[in-house]
Amino acid sequence: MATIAVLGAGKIGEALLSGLLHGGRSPGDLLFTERHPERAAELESAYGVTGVTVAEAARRADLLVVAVKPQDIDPVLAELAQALRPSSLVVSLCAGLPTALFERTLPEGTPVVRVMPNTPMLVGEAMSAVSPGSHADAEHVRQVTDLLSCVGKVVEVPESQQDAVTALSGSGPAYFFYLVEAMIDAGILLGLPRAVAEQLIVQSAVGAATMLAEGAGHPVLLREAVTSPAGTTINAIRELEKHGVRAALLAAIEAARDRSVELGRAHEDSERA
Ligand SMILES: NC(=O)C1=CN([C@@H]2O[C@H](COP(=O)(O)OP(=O)(O)OC[C@H]3O[C@@H](n4cnc5c(N)ncnc54)[C@H](O)[C@@H]3O)[C@@H](O)[C@H]2O)C=CC1
Ligand SMILES: O=C(O)[C@@H]1CCC=N1
Repeated sequence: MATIAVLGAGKIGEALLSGLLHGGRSPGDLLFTERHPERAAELESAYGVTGVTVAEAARRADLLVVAVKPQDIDPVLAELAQALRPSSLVVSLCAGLPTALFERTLPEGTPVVRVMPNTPMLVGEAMSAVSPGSHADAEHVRQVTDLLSCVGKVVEVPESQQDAVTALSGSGPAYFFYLVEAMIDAGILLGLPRAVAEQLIVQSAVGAATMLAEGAGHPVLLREAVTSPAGTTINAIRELEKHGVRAALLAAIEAARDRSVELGRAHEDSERA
């Protein structure tokens, strides 16, 4: 079985480690790197996976998943460039960073696959989009798709769409959590106990998501089915429209896309400086 190293075991790195273990990978096939020793000790005891340096991960792993913040990429790439084996596959989960950045820094010909996952990976329900860099072939994409299929669904998109994907599904869970939080607040406003409001809204979210995932119908039709003539729902919809919620979502997701583009450009600027 191939050895997989997760470089940067924060929120998404830990979700991946945990998901791969749940998906049947053995702890002996996994490595991780973490710059904070207390965090490394915590992960070793929680998952039985070994923490190593980036250089050791580069020497031992067949597939290396980079999961540090985009702003922390430089030292990781510098260490990888020194020790990477010629046959290794590098997978980046970093928002905004193009595969070309990795290809410029890593040994000539290193295959790189860019991925945008999301945190529902923790519960095996990630949505991940994969894009091959210029030295990655269909077999590399297949390897990464197989890996991520253990922790959710996977689509392949051209790299030119990754900033949009980042804004939509990478950040997407945050928008749903934000809505849920606001709807629970509405329950409090209406005088419900918090625990009851939480249960009502979380189960409504689970039910609505299950209907969508099971193909119960187009979202417009599903919403129409809840919206009775002269009923309650249409009053709420009128308020949502009056407050420009649809336009706010379009603008919000566009702003997230712009930030993803900016993260890639900021890196190019710092390379030139
Ligand atoms: N959090 C999310 O929902 C998503 C995050 N991403 C991407 O995943 C990457 C990680 O994000 P998070 O997990 O949220 O960040 P995080 O800050 O929780 O985790 C990053 C981890 O990398 C470690 N690290 C940094 N430099 C290191 C080094 N030189 N050696 C070893 N460890 C090092 C940090 O100590 C930290 O634990 C980012 O590039 C982000 O754009 C992608 C999709 C979703
Ligand atoms: O907010 C961020 O930058 C990361 C990337 C996508 C989700 N979280």
